[in-house]
Amino acid sequence: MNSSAPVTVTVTGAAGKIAYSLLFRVASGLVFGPDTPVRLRLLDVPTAVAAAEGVAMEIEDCALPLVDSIEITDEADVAFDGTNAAFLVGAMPRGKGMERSDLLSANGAIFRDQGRSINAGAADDIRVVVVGNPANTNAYIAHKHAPDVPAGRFTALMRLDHNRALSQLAARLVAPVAELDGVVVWGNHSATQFPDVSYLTRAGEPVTAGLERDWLVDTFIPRVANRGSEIIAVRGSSSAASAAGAAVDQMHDWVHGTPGQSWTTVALPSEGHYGTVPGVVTGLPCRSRGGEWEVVEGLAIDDFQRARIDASVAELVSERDAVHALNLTD
Ligand SMILES: NC(=O)C1=CN([C@@H]2O[C@H](COP(=O)(O)OP(=O)(O)OC[C@H]3O[C@@H](n4cnc5c(N)ncnc54)[C@H](O)[C@@H]3O)[C@@H](O)[C@H]2O)C=CC1
Ligand SMILES: O=C([O-])CC(=O)C(=O)O
Repeated sequence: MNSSAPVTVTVTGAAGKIAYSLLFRVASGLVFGPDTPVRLRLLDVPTAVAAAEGVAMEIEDCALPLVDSIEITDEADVAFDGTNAAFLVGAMPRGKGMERSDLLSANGAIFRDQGRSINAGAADDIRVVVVGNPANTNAYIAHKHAPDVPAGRFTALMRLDHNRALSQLAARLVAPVAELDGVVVWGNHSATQFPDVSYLTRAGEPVTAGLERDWLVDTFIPRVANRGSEIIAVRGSSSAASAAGAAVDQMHDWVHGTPGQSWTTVALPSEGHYGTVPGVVTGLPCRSRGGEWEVVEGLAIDDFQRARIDASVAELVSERDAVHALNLTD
């Protein structure tokens, strides 16, 4: 028997590839837990509503006990009314040869309008995970249009980068992923991101062998930072199931907490942490406590890290400036 009150969950881009993986995981209880029913709200554009209805029919056909209701709409105000958790996925994906920032002019207005709808109608405990690219700057736009919602309620997805880093490290060190901790991916969900192993531990002990600077600079950092492009080149379209899995991880940990002293990477509106520019939505090391993200404080930063973090934050600043030039914050 379900014991908790239902959670209202909005997924945008409901007819798209990521949502096709995400919705079934949410509906199965992987995010909010095995006792919490979900009221699903599926938002897509009018031309995709029929396809979203087909996805809803498939969710029905799974006879999942936690699905309280499914509502399909093309109106953002309806989709976000009273919502507790929003996955903002709906946006154009990039193709071969594009950078994610090339999507800003096509996708930015979506997040302006959805930020307004969240501000107008979402529940007080709203949690937002922005997936649609450029994710960090789209989260910035949505947050700017939701002045009544605390900034920390808007996050962008960098858990995929974090998971990619963990997976590459596990292979390098021949270690189970579960034994690794202390990774952070600073900056932007873009090729400038800085996957950082400076604080890496294995089974609680600092890792000293196998992470030579040459390997980090020439192989690890570019491999993780360009993994999205690599997937597009090999698969023919951008990551979908892995993106959905990372979005599940991020919302799950936000709701349920991170274990012990472990941390993960979350892109949050900066308050100037670690010398980052206030306001931009940057990847930071975070723990989840009491349903809130807390930035891990006090990590030492050396010159190499400083230069890498600053370069990626500079890109976020230029994206922020482009947002203003496109009048997307008016
Ligand atoms: N942050 C991350 O780690 C990742 C982000 N992405 C991004 O996620 C986004 C979605 O990717 P896919 O699902 O593969 O794309 P897709 O093209 O399969 O689906 C996108 C869906 O969004 C819908 N949509 C467009 N405008 C909308 C609006 N205003 N309101 C609601 N829905 C709208 C489309 O109709 C479509 O159904 C892309 O921008 C992609 O680049 C993809 C992978 C990882
Ligand atoms: O690379 C893309 O365009 C999709 C994405 O964000 C990723 O896979 O990290």
